[in-house]
Amino acid sequence: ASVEELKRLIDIATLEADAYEFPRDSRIYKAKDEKIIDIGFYDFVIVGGGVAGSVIASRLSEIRQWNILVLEAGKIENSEFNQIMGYAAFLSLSDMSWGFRSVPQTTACLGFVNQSCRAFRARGMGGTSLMNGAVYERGMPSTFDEWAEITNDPSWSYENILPLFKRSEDFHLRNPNTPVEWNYHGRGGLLNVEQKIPQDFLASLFLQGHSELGSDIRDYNGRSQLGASIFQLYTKNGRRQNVYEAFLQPVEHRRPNLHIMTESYVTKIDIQRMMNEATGVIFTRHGKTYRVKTTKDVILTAGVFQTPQILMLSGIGPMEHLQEMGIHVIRDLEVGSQLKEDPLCQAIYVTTNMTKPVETLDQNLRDFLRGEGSLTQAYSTSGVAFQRSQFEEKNYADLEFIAATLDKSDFDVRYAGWKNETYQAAWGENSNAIAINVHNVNPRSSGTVRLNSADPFDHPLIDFNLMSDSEGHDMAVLYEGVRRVFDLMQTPTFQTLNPDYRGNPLPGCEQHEFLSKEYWYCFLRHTCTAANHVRGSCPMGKDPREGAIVDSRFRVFGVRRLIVADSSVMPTSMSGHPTGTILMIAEKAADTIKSQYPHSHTSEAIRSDYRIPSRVDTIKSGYRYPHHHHFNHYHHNHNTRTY
Ligand SMILES: Cc1cc2nc3c(=O)[nH]c(=O)nc-3n(C[C@H](O)[C@H](O)[C@H](O)COP(=O)(O)OP(=O)(O)OC[C@H]3O[C@@H](n4cnc5c(N)ncnc54)[C@H](O)[C@@H]3O)c2cc1C
Repeated sequence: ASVEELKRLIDIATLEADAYEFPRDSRIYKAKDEKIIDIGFYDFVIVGGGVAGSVIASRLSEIRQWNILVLEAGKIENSEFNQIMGYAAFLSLSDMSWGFRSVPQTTACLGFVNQSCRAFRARGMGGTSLMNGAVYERGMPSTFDEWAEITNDPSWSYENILPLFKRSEDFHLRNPNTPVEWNYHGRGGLLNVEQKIPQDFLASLFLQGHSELGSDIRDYNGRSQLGASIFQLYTKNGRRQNVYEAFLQPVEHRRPNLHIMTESYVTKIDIQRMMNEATGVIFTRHGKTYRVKTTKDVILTAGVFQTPQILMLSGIGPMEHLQEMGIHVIRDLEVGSQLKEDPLCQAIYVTTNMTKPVETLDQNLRDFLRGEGSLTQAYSTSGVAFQRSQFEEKNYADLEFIAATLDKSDFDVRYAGWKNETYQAAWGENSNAIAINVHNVNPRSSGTVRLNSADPFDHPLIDFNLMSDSEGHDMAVLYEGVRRVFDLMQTPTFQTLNPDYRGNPLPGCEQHEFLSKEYWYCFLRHTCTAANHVRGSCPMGKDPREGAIVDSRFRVFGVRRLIVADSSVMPTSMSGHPTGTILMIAEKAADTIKSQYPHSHTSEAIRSDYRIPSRVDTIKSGYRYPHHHHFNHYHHNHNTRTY
C-alpha cells in the first residue's frame, strides 16, 4: 500500500477504537435454530484457530490420511493495518477483540474503572497473535526441567524441547550490535523472528545503563534469560505476521484434508457417558446449530479463558461450581482454579531532558514500508531486562523491565481502562517522559476462571486476583522492581538525561507519605494491571488430585479422546511473554498425537459417514474430501448447498 492508503486505514481504525464498546457477552453467536444438524466425521476437530490451534492444524494436516476441521469463532483477518505493530493497541478495541474484563478486583487494578483489569484476547484465525505485541521469548531453560519433574515425563526437559523451539523458528539477525547464541536458534522454520531496526536511542541507553549496574547484555533466548536485551519479535520485515499466516496460510491450499470453518462458535463437547469419551462438538454458525463427530480426538485450543469455559459447559470442572450452575458433572476436575497472570505496572513515568526525534506520521509510514522504524514495534517499547529479585529462590527471572517512550494520551486511558484521576496523577507534572515498566513475571498469586451461568454465550468470569498471595511475596517483588527503576536512573548514563520523577500523589494513596514504601505499595495496587500473559487455567501435571487437568501428553484426566493444548496447560510461569512457549507446546502436542496414531491409518467411518460440509459443486470426482475452503468466503452464495 501507499502512505496515503495506510493513513486512510489508520483513520478508520482510530474511529473504530474511539467508538468501541466492550461486548457484555457472546450472544452474536447465538443460534436462532437450536435443532442440531449433524455434519458427520473428521479425524480431529480443533476448537479455536489461535496460536496453538494454527500450529496443530498445520502439523496434523501434514498427514494426508487424516482429515482435520478447525472451528474458529472469528474470521480471516487480512487488513494491512493489522500489520502495523505501532498501532497494535488499537486492535484490542476492534471487532477482533473478545472484549473480556476481569470481575472487580480488590488487590490490583484499583486505579481502573470498576476496579477491573482488561483481559484482552483476539478472535480470528491466528487468535491473539492477531493483535499482540509479537515479542518472541521462551523463558528460562530451567523452567522446562521443572515441567519434566512436575509431569514426571523427561520428554519435557529443556534438552528435549529445545529442538521444538528451533523447529518453529526462522531467526534473522537484523541488528548486528546484539549478541546471539546461534545454537539456540532455528533457521528455516515457519515463523520469522527478527529485531527492530534501527536500534533506537532509548534502547541503547537502557542497555548501557544496565551494564553499568552489572547486568549482562545478552540474547534472552539463549542459555540464560537474565540480563538486558532488545526484543526479538516474530514480525517479518517489520510487519506483523500472525501465527495463522506463518503456519497455515502457506500450506492450506495444498491440503484438501484440512477444513477451516470460521465464524463457528463451539458451545459444548459431546461426551459419551458410558465410555467417558469425547465424540465430537456442538457449534453454532450463522444462526444454526451443528454437531461434528471425531474418529480420533477433540483438541481444545480456545485459549486460556474459553478452553476452561467449554470444559465446564461440558461437565468437566469443579463439582460444586458445576452443580451450582446446574450442569451435570462428568468429571470433577479443578478446571480454571489456578489461573496465572503477571502484574504489570506501566505508570512509572520519568521526566528527562532527552530530545526525542521529531517524527511525522508520513516519515514513520515510509520507514514502515521499508520494514524499519518506530512503527515496526508495538507500544513504543525499547529495551528489555530480565532480573532476579532477592526473593527469587531459584535461578529464574521474576522481574522484567521494559523501557518505553510515551506521551500522555486519551487513547491510553480508554485502552487500559484507567480512572482518569489516577492516570492524571500518575503523569503529574512529568513531561518529555520515558516509562520503565515493572513486570513481575513469576508471581505466586493465582486467580480463577468460572462460568457466569450454564449459558455458553455468557462471558466467563475472570478473576485475576493479582498480588494476593498471603505472604505478600508478589508485592515485595514489585516494590523491589520500583526501587531498581530508581537505581537505573542513578547510573551515569541515565544521569546525563537529568531524570526526575514528577508524579503527583495518587487518589486513594494520599494517606501515605509520598514516595515512602507504604506509598509505593498503594501505588502498585492502583496501577498494576494484567500483562495479558495469562496461562495455567488447565495445568498439566501428574495427578488430578493435585489440581492437574491434563497429563504430560495433553490428555484430560478421566475423559478419553479429549486433548487440551494451548496456554491453558502451562503448569508454571516461564518468566515472560508466553507465545514462544505456546508454539513449542503446540509443536509437542502435534508430535505426541502423531506418535499415538499410526500414520497410515484411515478410518472407514469417514468414507461412509462423511457428509460434504461445503459447496457441492466444488467436488470433483476422485476427491475423497471437498477441496479446502474458508467457509466465510462464500456463505453469501445462495445457489449452492451451504449450511
Ligand atoms: C494485547 C496483548 C499483547 C500481547 N503481547 C504478547 C507478546 O508480545 N508476546 C507474547 O509472547 N505474548 C503476547 N500476548 C499473549 C499471547 O498473544 C497469548 O498468550 C497467546 O495468543 C495465547 O495463545 P492460545 O493459542 O492459548 O490462544 P489464542 O491465541 O487466544 O487463540 C484462541 C482462539 O480460540 C478461539 N475461540 C475461543 N473460544 C472459541 C469458541 N467457543 N469456539 C470457537 N473458537 C473459539 C478464539 O477466537 C481464538 O482465535 C499478548 C496478548 C495480548 C492480549
